[in-house]
Order: sequence, then C-alpha cells, then structure tokens
Amino acid sequence: MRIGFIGAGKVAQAITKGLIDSGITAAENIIASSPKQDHLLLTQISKLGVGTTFNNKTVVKESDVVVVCTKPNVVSRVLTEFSSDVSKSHLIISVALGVTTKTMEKALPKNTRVVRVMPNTPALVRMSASVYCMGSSVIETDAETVSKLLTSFGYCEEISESLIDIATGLSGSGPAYVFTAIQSLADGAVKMGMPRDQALRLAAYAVMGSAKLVLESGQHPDSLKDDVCSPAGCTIYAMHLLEKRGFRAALIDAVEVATLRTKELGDFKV
Ligand SMILES: NC(=O)C1=CN([C@@H]2O[C@H](COP(=O)(O)OP(=O)(O)OC[C@H]3O[C@@H](n4cnc5c(N)ncnc54)[C@H](O)[C@@H]3O)[C@@H](O)[C@H]2O)C=CC1
Ligand SMILES: O=C(O)[C@@H]1CCC=N1
Repeated sequence: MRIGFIGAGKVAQAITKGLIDSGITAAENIIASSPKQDHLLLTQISKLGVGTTFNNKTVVKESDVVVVCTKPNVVSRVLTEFSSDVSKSHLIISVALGVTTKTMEKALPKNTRVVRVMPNTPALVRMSASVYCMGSSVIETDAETVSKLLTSFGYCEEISESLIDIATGLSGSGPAYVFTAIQSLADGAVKMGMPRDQALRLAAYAVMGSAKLVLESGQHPDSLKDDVCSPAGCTIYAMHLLEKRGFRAALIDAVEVATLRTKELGDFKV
C-alpha cells in the first residue's frame, strides 16, 4: 500500500514515524507534500526516508491512501485542487479538525471513498488515541484498512461523526493538557528540591502508570484515587487543595471549550 501525505507538519510527521516504526509499511512507500515556503518541513520528514514533493497532485497520483494533514481552513481548497487525479482506487483520509466527511465529499468526485480521522501526537511513539468515521461511499474493506493503519501507531476506535468534535477536544487536544500537567507536577518537585530530569521522569511515569491502571483494572477512576488517599495521609491534603482550586472543573471546561472551538473552526470562521 502506497501512502501519501498532503502536508508535512506535526501530525504528518508523527503518523509517518509511527507507521514506519510499526513496520506496517516501508518508508519508500510513503510520499509527502508541502508548499515551497514550507520546504523545511519536507526536509524534516524526508529524514524518515520518505519521498517528498511540492506538488500535491504528485502525491495523489503515487498513492493508494491519501492523508490530508493541512490546517482545516485549506482542506477544501486542497481537495478541489487534486480532485481530478482522484479515482475509485483512492481512499482519502483527513485528520483536520472540524472538517466533515460531507465537506470532503463535496470537494471530490462523486462516490469518492473518504474517511475522517482524529489522531493525536503520541502517534510518534505509537501510543496515539485515534477515532475515525467513514464517509458515505466507502467500500466494505475500508474500515479494516483504516483500523489497521491507525492501530499500527496506537489505539483506535470507530466513532459516530456526531461525536468526533468532542473526541477532538478530548483525545486530540488531550496530550497538551497532560504535557502541561506533567511539567507542572515536575515544577512542584523541583520547587521542593528534586533535580529537573528526575522530576520529569517520575511525573511522566506516574501519568503513564495511572492511565494504564484505569484501562486495565476497569475500576472507576475515583475508586483508584481513593486507594491513593490514605486516611490523614499526604494525598488527601493535596486533593483537598486541588478541589478548592477547581481542578476537575478546569478540565471539564477545557474539553468543553476545545469542542466548541472545533465546531466553530469546522464552519471555517477563521
Ligand atoms: N497538532 C495536533 O496535535 C493535531 C492536529 N490535527 C489536525 O492536523 C492538521 C495539521 O495539524 P498540524 O500538523 O499541527 O499543522 P502543521 O502546521 O504542523 O502542518 C500543516 C502542514 O500543512 C501544509 N500545508 C499548508 N498549505 C498546504 C497546501 N496548500 N498543500 C499542501 N500542504 C499544505 C504545511 O506546509 C504543513 O506542512 C490540522 O488540520 C489539525 O486540526 C489533528 C490531531 C492532532
Ligand atoms: O489544536 C488543534 O488545532 C489541533 C487539533 C487537535 C489537536 N490539535
């Protein structure tokens, strides 16, 4: 399978590295494009061994699966630009926030097979949480193909398109919230006298282990939290402070505002 990327930025690079590291495809089966002014991004992605071009149409002509990784406001223009090169053998995937399968289908020839995906940057280390929804003209094997590709660089599940904007504000944006939490936890330890690199390492493992425990124990997160809070111990003091500072409400608000912004951007109000 030949895979083409339109756009060579952060997400294209993360997915490309994930795909290659998984061994699902070789670097020589991948090609990526960006406009001339962004040639540095092509230089970066070419270090993974993939082919590069300034021409989006070349990517489409040389690929079976085309992954559109541009900002949402240029997706329609980009699809229209290469529309004449799209055939029934192509599967067109977009990872752009807010851009619906209907918008994609409108810009492409009738019955084009399209899929909308929301991955996240831990794809770089093959730990992405991705969701996908299928367009109206996909064929039977497309869901399997998409699932296989997404699974190669992490976890994935199919989702109703009515929920994908929410997934964007949750798992698409989520790494940014968690990176900030890790950095801030480490800052706390540094403030108390721990060396920075050790603090970052311990904070990151604490987050990774907690996530694994939620997934593997099947226990409610509050029950797992209770297990950490010994009576009159240190954690319950910290939890009390976090509750007073609105920790839970801040996270709920973050997902809400990111979801609403996704819906706004999907309408191309930028
Ligand atoms: N950054 C993230 O964590 C995530 C981003 N996304 C989505 O992925 C898409 C890309 O985001 P990033 O990689 O962060 O952006 P980015 O700014 O790093 O990359 C955008 C790429 O698009 C290219 N581009 C711009 N105009 C183009 C054109 N006319 N033809 C071909 N390429 C063109 C740029 O040269 C650049 O390579 C966005 O739509 C975003 O909503 C989805 C999930 C996570
Ligand atoms: O913030 C953004 O626009 C992208 C979409 C999901 C994560 N990052």
